[in-house]
Amino acid sequence: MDSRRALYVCLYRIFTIADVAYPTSKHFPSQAFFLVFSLLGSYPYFFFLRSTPSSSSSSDPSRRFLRNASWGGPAWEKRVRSSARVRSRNGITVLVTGAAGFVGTHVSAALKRRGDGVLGLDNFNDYYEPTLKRARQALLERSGVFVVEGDINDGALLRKLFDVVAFSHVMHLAAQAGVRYAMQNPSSYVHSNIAGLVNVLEVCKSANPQPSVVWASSSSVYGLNSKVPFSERDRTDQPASLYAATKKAGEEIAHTYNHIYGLSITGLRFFTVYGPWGRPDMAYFFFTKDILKGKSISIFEGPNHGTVARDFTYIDDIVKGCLASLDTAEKSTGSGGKKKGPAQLRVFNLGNTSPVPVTKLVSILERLLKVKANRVMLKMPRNGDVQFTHANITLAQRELGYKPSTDLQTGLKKFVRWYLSYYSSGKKSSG
Ligand SMILES: O=C(O)[C@H]1O[C@H](OP(=O)(O)OP(=O)(O)OC[C@H]2O[C@@H](n3ccc(=O)[nH]c3=O)[C@H](O)[C@@H]2O)[C@H](O)[C@@H](O)[C@H]1O
Repeated sequence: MDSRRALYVCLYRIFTIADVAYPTSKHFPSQAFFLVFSLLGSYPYFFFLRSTPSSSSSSDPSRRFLRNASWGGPAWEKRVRSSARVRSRNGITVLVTGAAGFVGTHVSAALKRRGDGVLGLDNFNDYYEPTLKRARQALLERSGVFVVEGDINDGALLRKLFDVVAFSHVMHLAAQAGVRYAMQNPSSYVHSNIAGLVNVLEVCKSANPQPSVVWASSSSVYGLNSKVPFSERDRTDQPASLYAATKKAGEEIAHTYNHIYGLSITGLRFFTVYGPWGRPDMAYFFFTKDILKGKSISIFEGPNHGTVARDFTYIDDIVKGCLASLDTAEKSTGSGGKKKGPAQLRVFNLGNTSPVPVTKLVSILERLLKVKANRVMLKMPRNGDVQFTHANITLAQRELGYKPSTDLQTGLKKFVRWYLSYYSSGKKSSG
């Protein structure tokens, strides 16, 4: 919103407030004008606050954005409406946050393909190469998904989106990801995974009708839990990283909004998701880049050369789990910001149930790339990593019909094919 529009909106609000505060008062005009002139007196401050673009005014100061986003206006609203229009019988209308992210792009495209209404939201921050996010955005645009540029902390923007479209569902995937980066930039995790989540839930709880919410938690909430495979009933009170702690906090925050406001909420604990259009900060991605460049890669090992392994899960399986979660989500029960009855609250593991050592991941990449890796074995640094993850998916299988079907070899083959074609176009750099 530009500053002039913000001023008009504020003036309108002041008059509305004055109208409510002094509905029958004969002093109303003078009191209202007093309020207006007080406001004008503070205009320089107000201007400073509002003249920053919507995406960065509420953004994390430690994060850079590529360009200043603006939103609003009839043409913008038309694009929003058109993107969110349902094109199939019984289709749903979904706001996907983090739509230019890895999982967000795949989920948005899959929803659009089956005729659901989809609107994306993303702040295009520079945690990893923004050109990749722009390329994903272009992909979505071609399939009819508009990705609004803005931050989940921008309450005015979120409310505006709900004014324009009555979303039946919110797929909340915007987050600060990455386990190890939390030691470098802790505030970005608080900003996105806690403040951002609360903002999204605040807007959802006030919306009429309230949407059902599905959001991305993480396998990292199991932290130091050593009972395998990890079941949703296992303890999650020993996070090993700040990232994990913010995701765990998110699960508790979800409980609160479900309890007080009747929001239907489903949290998905993703297990190391990989695949085409993936995240360059993840090991399988930067190992590929470094192996091709002939650079050495560090492979972590546990105490006494113990194996480090992950339950790597292919993106298409995760997308199926996300769509099944949306389809089985019950309606929220609140209205007017008030709970009317108990609402659904769920948490599911979405993993592959087949942990693979990181050394094996590297061997598969070597075969697919036809290049020998320059391996450096390193004792796992104390950086938030855990040694082992393994999902028990019985619950997701029963409730969502979730059945992962892609093994690591098959999934990495698809990733490598995409990687080589994406970065061989000459225009993109893998950094
Ligand atoms: O399931 C999750 O909830 C999380 O999954 C992902 O975290 P991780 O499982 O840690 O994935 P990733 O970083 O690819 O490391 C993979 C393996 O390589 C090892 N690893 C890593 C770096 C390195 O230099 N060497 C190395 O051996 C490392 O020790 C590990 O064993 C997401 O990033 C995170 O956002 C979250 O969604």
